[in-house]
Amino acid sequence: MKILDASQLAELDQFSIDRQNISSWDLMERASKLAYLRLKSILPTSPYKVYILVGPGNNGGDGLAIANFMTLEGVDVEVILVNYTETRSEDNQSNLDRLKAAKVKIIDFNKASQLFKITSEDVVIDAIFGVGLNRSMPDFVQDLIQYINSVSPLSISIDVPSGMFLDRIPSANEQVFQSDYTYTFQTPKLSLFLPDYANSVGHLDIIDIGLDKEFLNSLSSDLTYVDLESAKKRYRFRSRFSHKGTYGHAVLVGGSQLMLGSIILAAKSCMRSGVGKTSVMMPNKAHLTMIQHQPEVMLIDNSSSHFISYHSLEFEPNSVGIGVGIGTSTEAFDALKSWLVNSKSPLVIDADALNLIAKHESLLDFIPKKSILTPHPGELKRLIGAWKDDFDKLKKIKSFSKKLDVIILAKEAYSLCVYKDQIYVNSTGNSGMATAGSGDVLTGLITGLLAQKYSSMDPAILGMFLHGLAGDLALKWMSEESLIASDLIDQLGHSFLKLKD
Ligand SMILES: NC(=O)C1=CN([C@@H]2O[C@H](COP(=O)(O)OP(=O)(O)OC[C@H]3O[C@@H](n4cnc5c(N)ncnc54)[C@H](O)[C@@H]3O)[C@@H](O)[C@H]2O)[C@@H](O)CC1
Ligand SMILES: [K+]
Repeated sequence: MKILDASQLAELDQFSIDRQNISSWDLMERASKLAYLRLKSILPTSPYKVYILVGPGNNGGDGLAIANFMTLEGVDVEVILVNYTETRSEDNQSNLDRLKAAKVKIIDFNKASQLFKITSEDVVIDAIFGVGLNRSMPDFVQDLIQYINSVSPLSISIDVPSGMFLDRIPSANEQVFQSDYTYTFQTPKLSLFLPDYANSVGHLDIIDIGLDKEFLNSLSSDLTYVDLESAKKRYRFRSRFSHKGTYGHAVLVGGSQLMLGSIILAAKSCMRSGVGKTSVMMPNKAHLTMIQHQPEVMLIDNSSSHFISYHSLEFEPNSVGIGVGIGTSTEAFDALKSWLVNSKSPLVIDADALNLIAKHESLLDFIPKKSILTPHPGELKRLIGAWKDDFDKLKKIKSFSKKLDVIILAKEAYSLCVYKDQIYVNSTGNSGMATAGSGDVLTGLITGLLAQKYSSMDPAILGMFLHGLAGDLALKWMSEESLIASDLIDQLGHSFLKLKD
């Protein structure tokens, strides 16, 4: 699904209104009705009061329309008009007139207003600003948002949390509404996925309000949200007449004296990726353990019993995944350098291989073009340097990707797969995946997909999607707390099945 900017969103709204021969009021009514239906499912069962904070634009119009639906169902609603400008949009005004006629309680809130009494038992719907926010909010709106955040009622933002910008991170003294739920319309917005906005979004729902799909797809954007539909498009069905040679031979290089589990996890995951064959090069002393865990794996002799080593292979692997558990010793550095210099296979580079590259910049020159690098935030910082905020981070990732001609998969709550200017944001995954070994599973999976000749960014994009989905599927049987990396491997088969539904 494409991620659009504010002007494209407005264009899409207008095109849909024209194509469907409806009014902007009809579209607002449709969007608000759908948001209201979601809202109903999360409202408290005990009696509650709803405050709806309404700006004068179309986001406020949505809030007023929701107030109407709630009033019709007998909910105790109070509308707070947050008057940051005198000019009210046409649909906002019509909605306001309708509510006034229905005698709904409406109060005006402006610069001179006192903060009112909201309790943590109340429900607050935030429709102050939507995607139209384009400059710093007036102080009295900032104060209002700060006050509500401090009270912490059940909070729902319509389209985006007020105070969120689509193209920048707020400065330290700018407020952003902190929601428990955000109902965003039609297409997700990039800021909703950025860690700098983590406290503001809560549970995210993307509501399809029936805007024109054909036009949406025709808009050009470097940003894509990788949902099930976009993952399915990348998935390749297997042929009945295939054999193991069809699906490639992956080699995993990893492990060191005290870090052998990581390479075992990566190998197990690689085996579940659909790859034809998996060979592992790891310290020799752990060979038996490896085979006991995964007898399908083949072993490559390694000259050191404590560290990884390099020697040329009798075959050309279709992919090599290097780095998990290798440590940052001199032996690991020498071996990594040789692998980078000599390997003719596409590479997946992870973990300590990235740390070694960050520490010894001379290695940068040897990274083969189109390699897939999978750093977690710490490794990323060591590679590209510290960033000011998430937009700055994206800029830095892009320029690193351009400079080295590599694909960066930045592991985050919403992982980002970046190649040059293109950014793919992952939709799957959960906090249970913040657990040791989760990244090793991802490396194994991507190396396996890469060996199957999935082209360009697809192994990284599909890998991150399937990996996150495995984590989500595991939560059907267990809690985030108890999820461990091995559970992800167990769920990979179910993840793949979802691509064939
Ligand atoms: N066009 C449509 O028919 C639809 C629009 N929808 C809603 O419309 C929203 C966008 O509406 P708007 O474009 O009216 O924008 P907003 O309602 O987000 O903002 C209102 C206006 O405030 C002004 N403004 C921006 N920053 C300001 C600041 N710091 N101080 C004072 N004024 C400021 C801008 O002129 C902006 O247009 C979406 O987020 C969504 O909620 C939905 O109802 C779906 C359908
Ligand atoms: K809002």
